[in-house]
Amino acid sequence: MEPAHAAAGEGDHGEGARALLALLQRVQSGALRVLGPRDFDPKLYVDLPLAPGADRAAAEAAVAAVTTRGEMEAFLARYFARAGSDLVEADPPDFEAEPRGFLPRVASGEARAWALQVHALWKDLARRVAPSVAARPDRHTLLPLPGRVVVPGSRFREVYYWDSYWVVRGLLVSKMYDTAKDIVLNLVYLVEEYGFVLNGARSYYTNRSQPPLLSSMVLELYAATGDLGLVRRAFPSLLKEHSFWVSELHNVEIMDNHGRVHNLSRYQAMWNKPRPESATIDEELASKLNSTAAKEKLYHQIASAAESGWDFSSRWMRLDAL
Ligand SMILES: OC[C@H]1O[C@H](O[C@H]2O[C@H](CO)[C@@H](O)[C@H](O)[C@H]2O)[C@H](O)[C@@H](O)[C@@H]1O
Repeated sequence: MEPAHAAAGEGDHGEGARALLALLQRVQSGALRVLGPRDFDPKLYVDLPLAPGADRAAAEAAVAAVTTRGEMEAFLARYFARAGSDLVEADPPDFEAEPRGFLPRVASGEARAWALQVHALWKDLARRVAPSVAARPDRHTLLPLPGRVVVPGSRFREVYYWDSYWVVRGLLVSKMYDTAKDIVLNLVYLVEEYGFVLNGARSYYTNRSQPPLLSSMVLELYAATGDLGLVRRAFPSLLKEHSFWVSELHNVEIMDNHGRVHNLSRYQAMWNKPRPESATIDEELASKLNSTAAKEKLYHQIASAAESGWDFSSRWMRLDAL
């Protein structure tokens, strides 16, 4: 299944972005073969930007010849920049080391010190997408965004949809209204570009969304600031996003005990292949199945679970299976 927005959302650079992702998935499986499964993170490889001046076609030709750890290290150093280097650190101008009206309300000294540490994380996690991403989208899986971003951190080097809800709530407590507004406007931009908010701001996340919390973010921001201009700006995108979630793709009819039919929305990714950021893991899992149809069904269900945002943790396991 192709993403519904296909060519339209990806604009002129869609072909180049797809070719880069295909190359990075070859690098990913090559790295697993050469480096082995210990501490292997498949997402690292699909996050690599092409190095300045490096030629994608040359990298495609070179990857097949890599057979040793040393060759892999040399190959990566020659053709790719560091994962995450296409985001630049950006101190949020509305950050204050001790925001007014926030800490005095926390009674315990220990809790106050901890709250201050959490507040200080905004400086660590705030970024901007480097201008090179919009200039050459065919060299990055990272997608351009207009405003400042806050990333989850560690291996998650990009904006995520539902994480942004709690980020916005936290920023409002920290009185960082401008940064919170930038985050909401980035998500509005994604709706304008793709018709829905992507799971995350990477080209490999265009096949699914995450729990739809954009309207709640706009509401929280409006309640804190009274910014009606933001509501007006976001409103068409909120309607567009609502249409996406109630469309045939997500709609499911449920009949209650009284025979009344209700229309609900379910998570349903537009994808039946391995998730690129976890392809080696998904392929290993699917290798236990015999038919292409069964594999495609599994891949679709994995991606749909990821759309729910609740992927994959021990909360879904039977206690006696742990
Ligand atoms: O904090 C970011 C997100 O992290 C998890 O999911 C993400 O990573 C998965 C694998 O790397 C990917 O398949 C999924 O689509 C991503 O959203 C977490 O499960 C999410 O809840 C969280 O938003």
